Amino acid sequence: KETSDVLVYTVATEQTNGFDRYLDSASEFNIQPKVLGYGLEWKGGQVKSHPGGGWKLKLLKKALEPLAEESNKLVLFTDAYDVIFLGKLDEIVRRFQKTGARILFGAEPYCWPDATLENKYPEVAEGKRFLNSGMFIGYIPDVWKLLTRKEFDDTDDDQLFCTEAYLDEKFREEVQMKLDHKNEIFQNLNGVATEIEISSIEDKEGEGERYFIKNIASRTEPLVIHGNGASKYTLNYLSNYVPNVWNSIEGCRQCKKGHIELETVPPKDVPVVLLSLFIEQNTPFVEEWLEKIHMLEYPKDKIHLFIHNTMKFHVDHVNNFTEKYAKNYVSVKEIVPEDATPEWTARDLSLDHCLAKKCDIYFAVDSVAHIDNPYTLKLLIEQNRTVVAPLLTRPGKAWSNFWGALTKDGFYSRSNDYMDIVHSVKRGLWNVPFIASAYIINSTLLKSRDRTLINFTRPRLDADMAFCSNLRNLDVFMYVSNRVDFGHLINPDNLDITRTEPEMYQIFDNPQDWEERYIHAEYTENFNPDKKELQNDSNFFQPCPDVYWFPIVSPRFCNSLINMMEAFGQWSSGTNTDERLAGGYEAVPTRDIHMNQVGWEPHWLEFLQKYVRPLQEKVFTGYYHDPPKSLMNFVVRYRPDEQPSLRPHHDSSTYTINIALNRRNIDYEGGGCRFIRYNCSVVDTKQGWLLIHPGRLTHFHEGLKVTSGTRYIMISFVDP
Ligand SMILES: O=C(O)CCC(=O)C(=O)O
Ligand SMILES: [Fe+2]
Repeated sequence: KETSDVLVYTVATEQTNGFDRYLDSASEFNIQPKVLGYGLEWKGGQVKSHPGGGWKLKLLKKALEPLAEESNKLVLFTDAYDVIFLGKLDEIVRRFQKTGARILFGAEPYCWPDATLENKYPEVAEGKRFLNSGMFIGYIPDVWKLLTRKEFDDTDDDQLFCTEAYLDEKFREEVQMKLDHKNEIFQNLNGVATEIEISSIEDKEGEGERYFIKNIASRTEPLVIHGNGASKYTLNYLSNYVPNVWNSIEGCRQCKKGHIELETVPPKDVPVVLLSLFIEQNTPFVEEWLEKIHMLEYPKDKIHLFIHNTMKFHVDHVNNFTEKYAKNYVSVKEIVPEDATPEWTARDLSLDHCLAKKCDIYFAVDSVAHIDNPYTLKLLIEQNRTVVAPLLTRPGKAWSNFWGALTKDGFYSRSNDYMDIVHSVKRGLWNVPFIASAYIINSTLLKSRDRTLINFTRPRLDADMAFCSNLRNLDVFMYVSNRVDFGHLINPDNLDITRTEPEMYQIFDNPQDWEERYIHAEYTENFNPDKKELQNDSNFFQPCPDVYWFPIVSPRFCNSLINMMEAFGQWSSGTNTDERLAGGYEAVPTRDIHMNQVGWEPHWLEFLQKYVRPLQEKVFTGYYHDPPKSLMNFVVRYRPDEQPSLRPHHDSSTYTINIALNRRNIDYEGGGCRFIRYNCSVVDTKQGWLLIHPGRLTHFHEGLKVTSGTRYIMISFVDP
């Protein structure tokens, strides 16, 4: 049988993400469906949760009327929004003819919409027993008999209509009406998700794999699948892979579909963006977050800003940002903490604001979402999907801004490929049931759908969950993209804003951000074997024998540490009595504050282990002590009128580190550290640089006199 003798029909009244997907899958197999009802108002009733859909069959009936006598022709009818093709028409027909049926319907495990009909159904030894009317194939004259068997209304239930025909034994025999119990062709997914597997086969060249769908219960590979009822999310998941949507050689094939190039768009037509920033909780590293927003590669004269800040803690951060940059944007609307606008309201307002500003693109970014890749906005727009989020993860964690699957009640669940996506083992564009933290929305969605259905407000649901649930109800696809790295998520859980310099305490919770802010820009150069600026024939700066010198912390770190100490303010007396020490006695006292007095000792020890120890191992080879131990960790303050210098002494350490926290000749004059045995002084200390030297025996040393200003140093006696 020629495939031209098979007419493929579907019903779709409007363009939706699901309809696009249906058409894409059809074109993958050169199937050209005839679309019925397009542009018309749906007349089939409330099919989501209620019976209905008779209108579909009416449309089909009308289309088949002139063909009713064509006894050699077949008709394949399927729904559109929740159906995809997985195989060629030839193969569908071949399998159909093997069944001996003249009409073949897909089967499902539920007797719907009239459960009382269950006992009227013939028993089946294997497979699904009940009729589903979402997909069927048959000879036109027989299908015509089915459609004309009885009168029906637009809002009558199409599945009930077909079921009654099937349960009429005489009619069933007459037209050889059968069900595809074992999914030779049709796979209805509702209630059978656990029977479905995505399998992969080596492709012809053996260089990669292609995906296909297998029913492991019936041991078949169905050719048309239907995400009926709640199984639409299963279909969304499967359709990330099939039909040949993703494979390991070409990667994401669907990513190239509909893609646009902003480079080729004339400047006046560049999409207008509403960039909405949300600070709904106290969040570490908001300054960097805002800075990255500003670094986005996108014409600022096409961006309107909307800022919702609920936190007093962040008022200065936002003000600094707007004072510096607001003038570059088309407009800025700010909602401040005093407005007491709840998150739900603010997010709803931002969508309205987008429409008011005639935006083409809505881009929401929450304060935990660091957009590290400055091309993110541009790339997301070019991806040209209704809703798409950049994949963001907490570095090194499985925590991300999307869910791979849903539980029955709409909560978080993991998909089989969740970890592969989070770790970007697989890269692509993934249709998922939940996204948050950062995403773009094409404003055509806001304009074409009932705005009251697209919002963030639902009783007992947080804003993101309400929003995604609304989009799911509208069958709007939400994609998360990890085609490239876009950024990362901040962990805001343990931020203590009662601290001076709260972010200094974030070395455990947000180590990557901590490092970027507080570690010296040239720190990694310390480990570069090709580093040119050598000194004293050593690979490392050695200002005095066995005293090494490294850049380690940023000026920001130094200023923050000084700030922490001065805010605390309880400098020691500089006398021999020191009740902070076990013996209560200090032979060589300094004016200092210990790290444990400001609750920062665990953080300091982490810093020693992570950043100081590798340097120690480079210069004092063979000495290995991991983690380093240190009981004495403190900041020293020298002042001409307080304690200007420190008399010669040994430290109770294997090695000592001494970090200069401020600038000689700017913040103070004089000072430095003199190693007496070598008559060698390090006076031109550099802010953020660390001196590391042995503590005892050879390195008897003194602190030189500060003649003006205040000198701050950070000291640790490592491995006492
Ligand atoms: O002033 C200096 O750089 C030396 C400080 C010192 O040796 C110490 O605090 O033990
Ligand atoms: Fe010392």
